[in-house]
Amino acid sequence: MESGPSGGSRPAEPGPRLRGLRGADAAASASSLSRFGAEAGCRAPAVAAVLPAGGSGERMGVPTPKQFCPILERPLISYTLQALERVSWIKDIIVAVTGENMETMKGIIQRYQHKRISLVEAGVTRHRSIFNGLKALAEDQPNCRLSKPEVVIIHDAVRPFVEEDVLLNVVTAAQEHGASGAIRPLVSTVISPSVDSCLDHSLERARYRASEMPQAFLFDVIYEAYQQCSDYDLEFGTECLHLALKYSHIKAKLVEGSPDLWKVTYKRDLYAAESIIKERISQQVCVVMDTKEDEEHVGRCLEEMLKTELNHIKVTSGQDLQQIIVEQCYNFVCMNVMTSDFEKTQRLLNMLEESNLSILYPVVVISVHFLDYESVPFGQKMEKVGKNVGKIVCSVD
Ligand SMILES: Nc1ccn([C@@H]2O[C@H](COP(=O)(O)OP(=O)(O)OP(=O)(O)O)[C@@H](O)[C@H]2O)c(=O)n1
Ligand SMILES: O=C(CO)[C@H](O)[C@H](O)COP(=O)(O)O
Repeated sequence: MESGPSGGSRPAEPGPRLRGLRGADAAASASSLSRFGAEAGCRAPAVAAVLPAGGSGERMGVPTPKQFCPILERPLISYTLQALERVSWIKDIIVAVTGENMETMKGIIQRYQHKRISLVEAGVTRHRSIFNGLKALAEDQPNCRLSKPEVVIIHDAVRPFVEEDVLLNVVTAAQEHGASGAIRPLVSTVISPSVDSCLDHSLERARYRASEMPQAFLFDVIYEAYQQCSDYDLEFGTECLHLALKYSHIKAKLVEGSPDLWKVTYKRDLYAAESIIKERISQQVCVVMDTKEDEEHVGRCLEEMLKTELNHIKVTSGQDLQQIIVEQCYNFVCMNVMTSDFEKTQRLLNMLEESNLSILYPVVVISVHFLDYESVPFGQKMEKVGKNVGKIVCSVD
C-alpha cells in the first residue's frame, strides 16, 4: 500500500492554507455527526471510505480514464475526494488506482492538497479493486498501517456529487442493519431480452429501484463477504449489497439518494457534471462594502437589485470577508466608492490568494468603482490590481 504524498495514512489536520475552509466544514461535519447519537440512538462509529478508481472508462470512449478527465480544468476524481474529505468524520479514504496511474493520482493529491488519502493498487475488476481497498483496512493483513473502521463507505470515484447527508444516512443505516445503499427511482423500464433478441419479460418499473452509490457496511460484514465470494462474483459481479446478502446474510437497508448521485459514464456526463458544478458555485454572490455611509448606501442598492434580478441566487453583503471566504463563496462584487485607489478590491484579492480558494474552483471578482477618475489615471490603478489577479477573474465597471 502506498500513502498519498500530502497526507500519509492518517493526518486529520487540514492543510496550512485551507485551514479556514476546512475548519468550517469540520465544524459543520461535527454537528452532523452528533446526529448519530440523536437520531439513531447509537454512538458515532469509526468510519473509513474505499473509492474504486481503477477502471479504464471504456464507455466514455476517450483515452484518459474518466476519473482523470478534467472538468473546469480539475480532474473528476478530485471533486469526489473533496466531497468526501470535507466530511470530517471520515477518518481514512482509500483510493484504488492502477499501477500505471499511481503517479498521476499522487500528483492530483499533491496539487489539490487532498488529505487523509491512502493509495492501493486496483484490481482488474471493480470488485477486485474494492477488495484491495478493504484489505488496506483489515487487521489480518501484513503491513496494514490503518486501523480497522467499524463502518466502511464504498463510493465510486466517478460520482462527484455525494453530499454529507446521504453519507450520514447510509452510515447510520449500516450501523443498525449491517449494510445500506443509496437508491433512485428507475428512469426506464428494465426488460429481459431472449436469445433471439425478442422480449422475454419486463419488470414492473414502480417495484424496482436503481442501485447507486454510496453504500456503507459494517466492516466485518463486507470484508467477510469479499473473502468468501467466488471468482465468478469478483469477475462479473456489480453489486456489493448482493455480496453482503449472499455471503453474510445481511439485508441492506435502502435509502433514497439525490438525483446528482448518478455515475459519470458517457462523454455527455462530463458536460452535465460541469453544468452542475457551475450552477453550484454560482449560487451565491457577495457584495463587499464598507459601513461608510456612501458606500453602504450604494452597496445596499446594488444588493437589492441583484436579489431582484437573480432571484434564485443567494446575495449576501459582507464586511467580514474572512468569514465569507470560509463559507466558500466564489463570486464577489466589490464596491469602491469615493476612494482614490482599489484598496478594497486589493484587500479582497489578497485574502482570496491567501485562502487558496481558487485551487478548487474559479473565483470571480467584479470590482465596481464610483469616483472621479481625474485625480489618478484609471490605467495606473488597474495595473496595481492586475498583479494579483492570476486565476481570479477580475472585471471593472
Ligand atoms: N477494475 C476496475 C474497474 C472499475 N473500477 C472503478 O469502479 C467505478 C465504477 O465503475 P465503472 O463506472 O464501470 O467504471 P469503468 O470500468 O472505468 O467504466 P467502463 O465500464 O465504461 O469501462 C469507477 O470509479 C471505476 O474507476 C475500479 O476501481 N477497478
Ligand atoms: O451500479 C453500481 C451499484 O450497483 C455500482 O455503482 C457500480 O458502478 C457498478 O459498476 P459497473 O458499471 O462496472 O457494473
